[in-house]
Amino acid sequence: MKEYWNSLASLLGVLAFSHSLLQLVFPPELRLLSLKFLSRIFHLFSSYCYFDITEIDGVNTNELYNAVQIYLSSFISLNGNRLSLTRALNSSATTFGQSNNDCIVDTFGGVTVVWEHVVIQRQSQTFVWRPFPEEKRGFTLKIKKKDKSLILHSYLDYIMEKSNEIRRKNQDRLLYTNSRGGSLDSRGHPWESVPFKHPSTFDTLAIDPDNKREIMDDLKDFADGQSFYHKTGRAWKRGYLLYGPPGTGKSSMIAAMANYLSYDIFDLELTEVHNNSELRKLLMKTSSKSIIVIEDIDCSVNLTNRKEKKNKSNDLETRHVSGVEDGVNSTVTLSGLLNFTDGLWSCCGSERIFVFTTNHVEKLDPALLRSGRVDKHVYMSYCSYPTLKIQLKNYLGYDETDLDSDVLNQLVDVVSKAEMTPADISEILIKKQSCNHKAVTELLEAMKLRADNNLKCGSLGERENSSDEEQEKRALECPKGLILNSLARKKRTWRR
Ligand SMILES: Nc1ncnc2c1ncn2[C@@H]1O[C@H](COP(=O)(O)OP(=O)(O)OP(=O)(O)O)[C@@H](O)[C@H]1O
Ligand SMILES: [Mg+2]
Repeated sequence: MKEYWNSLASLLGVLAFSHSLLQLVFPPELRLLSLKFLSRIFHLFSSYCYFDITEIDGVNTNELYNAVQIYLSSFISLNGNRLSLTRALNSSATTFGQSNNDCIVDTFGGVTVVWEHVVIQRQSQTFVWRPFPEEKRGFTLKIKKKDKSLILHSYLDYIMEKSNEIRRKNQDRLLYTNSRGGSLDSRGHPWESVPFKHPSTFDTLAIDPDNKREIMDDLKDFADGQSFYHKTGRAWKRGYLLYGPPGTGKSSMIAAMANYLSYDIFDLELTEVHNNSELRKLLMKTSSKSIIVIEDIDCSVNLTNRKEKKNKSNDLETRHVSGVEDGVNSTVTLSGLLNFTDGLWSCCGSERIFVFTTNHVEKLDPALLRSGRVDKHVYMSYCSYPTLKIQLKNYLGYDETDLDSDVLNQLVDVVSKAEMTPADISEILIKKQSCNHKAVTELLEAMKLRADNNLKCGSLGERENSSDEEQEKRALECPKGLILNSLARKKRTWRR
């Protein structure tokens, strides 16, 4: 023990002597250089090497930094002594983070590595076109030089994969929107996100059970299809078109799809996108395992202009997608949108589902609907008896056997004539949760009334497609609500 203390004292003496020598011999400006030189020599002979993974790589966010953070947070809660805890707005998950300049040890394939979280204050910024965060954050990975090839080839890939898995399992999924209109946040993201908490699932969705099964199988095949898509040389993506009248569950279906596959949703508001290159940038910033949604696509596409122009020229570039009047700022083109969904750019990233919704499928350009862009067309229809059964079960807990046989027969008879949407039906059932019997009676009455009106005034489809004069004539003969409803539907087909 005595020997040990003696050697330590001599070592400290040597260090103190070297330090004074350094101060004496080298002027201050050379001191820094000589220290750098010594550290180089030290690293040359050291058996360790170091890798810095900074949060922002130039101007872009470094995906590897985010992945390391998620990966470390999965076991840090057990190993770490000092942790930083965060919880995003409306989130139900707590994230554990490494404290500033703290180290954590991990092992991979029998190799030990050390991670250090380095946080330094950024110097005050002179004018920059995009402000950076105030802190400069990064991880430093320390490994033995001999383990370099294993770590660089397998460990980092493993971290990327693991972090995606952890995020899907533990964290809330996210709903992204581009509502900022093209401006970037301080970390270079054009998308804003909130935790996605929509409760719709395929169990709660009232659609034809055979259709539902088919869609669920299709989604499962897609999610499990990596090797198939690779083998056949296809981009790993799938397009869905959900069309049908308002209130038939198109948006609810998207939420159910995301919940079923545990994917994030990118809700693309086309009217906020200024040009094709902005559209491309948005696409590049979407992540894998996500659903990219363009709702009410017929409302984002200026169809009148498009058709007129199409007659004059077949040039896709002249077909404008923006709702802005011809020639003024209308720089997102149909061509841009087509490339977005099935061009070379659509393949950056993988495992993504594009979903378009519309109330008016007949107004969409066939180029947008061809296979490869839209692989599956799903018609969301008015309530039928099988879908009514699902709603009665969900809202009232009723099976067929719980209904009086006479009421059941009347419901079966009237449901398709009534042309009511699942949204209409849920509005009636939601009010009467306390008395199920009353709810069924009221529903039956409403359906009969609607069926009678349809008989007198024509079905909703007929009313919507009739001319304005015909609609006015009907307005004199038919109940006010029905006509207003029909006109409102007509108006919302062109929002801007
Ligand atoms: N098929 C359905 N199954 C279960 N609930 C439904 C269904 N359709 C509609 N609903 C109910 O009606 C509400 C409106 O539905 P949703 O927003 O999904 O309709 P939509 O087809 O997207 O309408 P729009 O065309 O106006 O966007 C939902 O909150 C949901 O409660
Ligand atoms: Mg909708």
